[in-house]
Amino acid sequence: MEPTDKYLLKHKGCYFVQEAITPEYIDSLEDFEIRDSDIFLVTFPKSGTIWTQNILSLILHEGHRNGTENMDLLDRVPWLEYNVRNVDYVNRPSPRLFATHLPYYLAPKALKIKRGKVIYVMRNPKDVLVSYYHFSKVSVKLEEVEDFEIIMERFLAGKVVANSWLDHIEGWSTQRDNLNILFLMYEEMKKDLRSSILKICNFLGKSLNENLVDDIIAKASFDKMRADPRTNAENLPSDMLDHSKGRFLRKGTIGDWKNTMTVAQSERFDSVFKERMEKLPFKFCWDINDE
Ligand SMILES: Nc1ncnc2c1ncn2[C@@H]1O[C@H](COP(=O)(O)OS(=O)(=O)O)[C@@H](OP(=O)(O)O)[C@H]1O
Repeated sequence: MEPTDKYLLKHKGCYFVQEAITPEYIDSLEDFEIRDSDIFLVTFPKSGTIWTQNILSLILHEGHRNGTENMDLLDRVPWLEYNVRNVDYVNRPSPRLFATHLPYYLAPKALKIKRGKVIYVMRNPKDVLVSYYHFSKVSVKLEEVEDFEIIMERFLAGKVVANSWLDHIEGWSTQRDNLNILFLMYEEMKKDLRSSILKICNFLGKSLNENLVDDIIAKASFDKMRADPRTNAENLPSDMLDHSKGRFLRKGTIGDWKNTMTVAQSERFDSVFKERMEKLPFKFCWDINDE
């Protein structure tokens, strides 16, 4: 079953959320003006974007840490390609933070000559797929497909938002020498958030004392973020998320794919992904108990 264009817009070979974007806007992003101080959080959907958006905003803005700037995460770190709240990016103070699911080949040209910084967060693709499957029920903008097998086949064929997970990660990782880029893994963040926060601070040239790092760890925990409407996307209108069907922060763990995928589905997944995944310069973690 092919994805319908009611939900997905295909432009320049890439799938986008239909209602949140136009082809003209996508085209304009190639020449998006970048400041050296800009920070782009790049992810494939469901890889830990909102978590890292929160961490970045907490690292960089005291007002977000101490609560004096009371803003939704979506406004603190807006989406580059889905400017749903019409934020004025040009007059935004530096350092500007953006989140994006763009594949490398559609990213602003200036990023590719090392203007701005990129933080790429990846997650094992079976958990990504299962998270996407559940999220498509909550998101009004995505087609709800009850049959997991259908979503899995689309995912394997790259017929989901941001296309193929493999192409996405290969695109960004093979171009690493042309970019100021830091790669992070969801699973490493899960197992040792302090180290990941310190890696980000080091990459951004930001030094925080131990108490502040502790504070960020506490504020970025799954339970804290889930309970806060500003970080759990609960302030998004009902024409974007159907809050009665579930929460944005769903389980937040490693290996939940095993609760949805059958052994046969997992084998089918491996038969398509394994060979190319072995060539990636990253080792993925599939279970919370893996080393
Ligand atoms: N603090 C924290 N700790 C652990 N896990 C977290 C956290 N915040 C978000 N999440 C989990 O990230 C998944 C959502 O991914 P994204 O934010 O990339 O989604 S999106 O692309 O922006 O729609 C989604 O994963 P699943 O729970 O597996 O569905 C979220 O629960």
